[in-house]
Amino acid sequence: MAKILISGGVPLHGEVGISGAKNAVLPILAACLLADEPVSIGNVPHLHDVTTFIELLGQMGVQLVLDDRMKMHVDPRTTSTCVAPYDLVRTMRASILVLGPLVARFGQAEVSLPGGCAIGSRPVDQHIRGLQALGADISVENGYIKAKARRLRGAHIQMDMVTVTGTENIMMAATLAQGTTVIENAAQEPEVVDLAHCLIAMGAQIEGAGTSTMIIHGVERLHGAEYEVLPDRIETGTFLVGAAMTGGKVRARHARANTLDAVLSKLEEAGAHISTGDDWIELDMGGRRPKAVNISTAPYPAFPTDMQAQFTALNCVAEGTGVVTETVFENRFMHAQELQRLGADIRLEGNTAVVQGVAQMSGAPIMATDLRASACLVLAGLVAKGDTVVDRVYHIDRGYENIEEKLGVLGARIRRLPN
Ligand SMILES: CC(=O)N[C@H]1[C@@H](OP(=O)(O)OP(=O)(O)OC[C@H]2O[C@@H](n3ccc(=O)[nH]c3=O)[C@H](O)[C@@H]2O)O[C@H](CO)[C@@H](O)[C@@H]1O
Ligand SMILES: C=C(OP(=O)(O)O)C(=O)O
Repeated sequence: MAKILISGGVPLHGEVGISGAKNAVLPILAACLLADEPVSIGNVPHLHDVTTFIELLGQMGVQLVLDDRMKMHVDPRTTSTCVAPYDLVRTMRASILVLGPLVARFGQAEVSLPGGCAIGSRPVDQHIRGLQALGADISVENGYIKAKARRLRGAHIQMDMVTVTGTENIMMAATLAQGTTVIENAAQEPEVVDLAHCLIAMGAQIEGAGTSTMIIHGVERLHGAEYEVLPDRIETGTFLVGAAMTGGKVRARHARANTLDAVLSKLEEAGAHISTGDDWIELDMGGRRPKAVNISTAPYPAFPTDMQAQFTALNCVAEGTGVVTETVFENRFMHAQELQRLGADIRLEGNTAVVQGVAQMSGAPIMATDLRASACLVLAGLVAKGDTVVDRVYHIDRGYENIEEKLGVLGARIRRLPN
């Protein structure tokens, strides 16, 4: 298994280009199933999850071609099967996103239950309940969600909790339903809005994206479109935290500050000077040690759970004590134990980590357990004295494009060790 070796102690300096958002491109690829013409998607990040999604759609008969400008041309007209098999779904939960489009467009779907994962149990009851409200006949048999419908009908759906992919699945299905669907307690994440904008470009009628009430007027068909994926706010935040932890100065290009309000205000509280433009964000730490910050994760626009691990790492080397509360997933502190191996002072109390900053961590072999945990361990390696080797970095390749190259350009001493 590939590992990443980091020799800590160099402040990050320079410019880094931000890739397209993983959590936007995956639902957008799923949405292509709804169209009866080819869709072209720009700013597609080169990520393992994207490769898996391409493989999944390819198995269904969809034709996908990536051109030399990293534009993905998706032709759904050749779709021949509506099955998402276990061997692909288990490696990437986002595969559940094909459920709504398949049942809406083809009247049937068989999607493996994604099951739990390292960060929590992550049930999909809200997806199923929402699609049932739209008239789909759904059963769970032999580990598969089997859905059937003639034509879906609009419905008033009150979500029990805010769910990102749940909102996306129901929104996509509702675009081709007969009549109007209202989703209450909808997720407001920028990636949900990006998906809505892509669907609108394909001819969907959607109001209220980015608010907690979405209204979708069903249409007869969705057509082809060209769409550019939103920059990744979590990748952006990860590089900015790296600059803050190392006392450096980094400008993230192709980044959207307006998707990162909660994160940027916490970085300012940690002592960073932040400036922003239309498509860039610059963080200057001026060689200072960060101050510890308290954070509590919650759905957008509050502080994102996908940045929790990175801020836990920041608190490990900050001045003072930071209290980190995770309210979205029940098991998202597996990085704590690995950070302790680097000398971090972390006390876990239920869904809270009390982090007392230490003046210096020291390098050690550590193990990544999930995507953002692996990013946080790499960040910790940037400030730990000596060498840190992060094992199981396949997790990081799910969601970060060339992370070691991008950090290398910023001055980090980092390299991938072969298997
Ligand atoms: C591909 C993608 O976009 N992934 C993101 C998405 O995951 P994902 O969409 O899977 O996360 P959700 O927003 O659905 O999960 C939020 C909470 O709701 C619970 N829940 C969800 C659905 C359901 O039917 N029943 C239920 O109980 C989950 O277990 C969790 O506790 O949003 C998460 C929360 O911002 C992010 O961490 C993930 O990066
Ligand atoms: C949890 C994440 O992704 P996924 O929902 O794809 O597991 C993430 O991006 O941090």
